[in-house]
Amino acid sequence: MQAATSCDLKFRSTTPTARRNKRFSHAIPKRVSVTCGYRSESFSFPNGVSVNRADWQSSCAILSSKVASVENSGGLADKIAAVNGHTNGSVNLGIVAVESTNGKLAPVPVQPLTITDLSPAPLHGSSLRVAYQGVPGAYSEAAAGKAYPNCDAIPCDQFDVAFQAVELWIADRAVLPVENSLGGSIHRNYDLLLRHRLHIVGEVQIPVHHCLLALPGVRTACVSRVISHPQALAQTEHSLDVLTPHAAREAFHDTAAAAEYIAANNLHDTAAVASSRAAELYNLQILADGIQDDPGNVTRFLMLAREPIIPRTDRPFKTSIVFAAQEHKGTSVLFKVLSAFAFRDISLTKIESRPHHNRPLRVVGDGSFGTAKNFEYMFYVDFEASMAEPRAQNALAEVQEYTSFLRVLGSYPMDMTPWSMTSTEDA
Ligand SMILES: O=C(O)C(=O)C[C@]1(C(=O)O)C=C[C@@H](O)C=C1
Repeated sequence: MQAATSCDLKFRSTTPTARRNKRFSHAIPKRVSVTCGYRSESFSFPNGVSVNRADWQSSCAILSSKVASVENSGGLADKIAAVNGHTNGSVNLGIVAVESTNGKLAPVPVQPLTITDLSPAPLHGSSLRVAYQGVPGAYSEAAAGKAYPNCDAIPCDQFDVAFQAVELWIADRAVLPVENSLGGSIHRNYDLLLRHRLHIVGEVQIPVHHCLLALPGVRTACVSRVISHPQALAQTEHSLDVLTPHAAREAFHDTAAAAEYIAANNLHDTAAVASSRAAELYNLQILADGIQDDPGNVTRFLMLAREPIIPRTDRPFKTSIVFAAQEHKGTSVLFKVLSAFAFRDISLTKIESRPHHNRPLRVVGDGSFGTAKNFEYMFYVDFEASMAEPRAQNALAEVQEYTSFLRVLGSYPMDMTPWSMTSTEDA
């Protein structure tokens, strides 16, 4: 087996776009090893994933057609280049194709990646490909644009798919939400951080400015159902009590998908909580603007990559770790770990606990009163120091003494952009 850095692949033409692009030239990232001459039927990846050649080829076709529709949509992209109510020239908004119906141009949403699309694909061109969960108009797309200006934002239908897109080299980075100032932690992504091997290389915070959207002509009083991402519903709970007190609330994959669903199904009794950019993309009217319960509603996103960045000391850095206490040591370990940081004057910015999936229960007691069943946890801690600083290294050396498991998820620059409650662009 020999490592290759570039090759030409012919692939099955499954779509008109793919047929147009019959020959597909791409660079294969160095760490991917490919059997030369294409005699072998499978490809191996650093994580041990072996991929059948037919799968690779058909997935190239699927992804190529997605990318081609992205590339063809420049005109409309200019018109819709507003994120969360503000013009945003930094996101590559080539994410909505344009179809002509009766001489009129109408936006056709590009399908997000699904788990079945996940086979290795090459890097395209020079712009960074950034996976996010949701469809165009989601806040996560705005976060991807803030984190990586001029990136190609790749919509994924689930968080897990975004992780895998990076692991399989379909995307170069993922940008995923981890916490919101009103709704709290997005637990799923904490669990996925542990399950996958990606590194945190940065963070971005996005002011989230929600609108209530409906089909043109629909009045707020006629809305009997409000759909959105559970976090968005939680962030607008009190506003919705006032605006639509009798409407049922239903969870949706993401805010923009809820808006898209209303438009696609011509639902006159349903409204969505989503961004003003989603209103523009899916031709909905804004019934109410700024309906987040706190005007300073902010969501924090992590930037994830296959490789860690080198920690520095010339600007404020944050480090994220996850650990499990040594068995039978109980919660006193948490106190000891926190003191390791306190003694070194290192501030913690976040602590989160999740079930210890390998060891969820600890049975204690000598039997005289029965047995107590205590839950075991994984603790996630963010602290304000760079791993390049001796005090951080010493703190972690001490933490290691009390823990059965310790992983540094990443040491990365803090988002220090000036505070602005209303503008995604200025944030
Ligand atoms: O649904 C979206 O638009 C998302 O980007 C997801 C998400 C989240 O998961 O918290 C991101 C930001 C807002 O807090 C609401 C929803």
